[in-house]
Amino acid sequence: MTLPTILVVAAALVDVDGRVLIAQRPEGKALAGLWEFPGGKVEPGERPEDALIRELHEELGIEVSEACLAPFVFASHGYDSFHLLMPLWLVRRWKGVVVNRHHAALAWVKPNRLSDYPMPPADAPLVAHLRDFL
Ligand SMILES: Nc1nc2c([nH]c(=O)n2[C@H]2C[C@H](O)[C@@H](COP(=O)(O)OP(=O)(O)OP(=O)(O)O)O2)c(=O)[nH]1
Ligand SMILES: [Mg+2]
Repeated sequence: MTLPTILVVAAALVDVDGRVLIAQRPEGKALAGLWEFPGGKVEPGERPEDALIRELHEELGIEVSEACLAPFVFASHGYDSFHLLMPLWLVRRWKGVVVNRHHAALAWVKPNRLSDYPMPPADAPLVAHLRDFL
C-alpha cells in the first residue's frame, strides 16, 4: 500500500548556553505527551521556510527571519498511516521571548540530556546528530 508523504517542518532553537528547546505535544493529538521539535505541517502552496516561520510564531510567539534558518538534518520515517518527511533547521537567533502558546510544556535541554525526554520514533536520529554537532 502506498502511503502519502507528509512534509512537516521543525526547528531546534539553540540558546546562548547551547540548550535546545523541545515541546511536549498536547493532549488529544497524535503522539500526545511526547516531546518534539516545534513546527508543523506545510500547507498547500506554502514554502517550507515560510511554514516554519509561521509555526514558530503560532506556537512560540517569536519572530524568525529566513536568514536565521540553518538547514541541519532531516527525518524520514514511516508511520502507520503516512510517511513523515521532516527537515530540521537550527535556529540561534530570533526576536521576542519564547512563550508556550500551544504545547503541554516547553523545556530547554542540554543536548546530552535530550534522551531523558520521550520523543516520537522519527526523532531519534535527529537527537543523535544534535548531540554530536552542538
Ligand atoms: N512538529 C513536529 N512534528 C513531529 C516531530 N516528530 C514527529 O514525528 N512529528 C510528527 C507528529 C505529527 O504527526 C506531525 C506534525 O503534525 P502536527 O499535528 O503537530 O502539525 P501542526 O503543528 O501543523 O498542527 P495541526 O495544525 O495539524 O494541529 O509530525 C517533531 O519533532 N516535531
Ligand atoms: Mg506543531
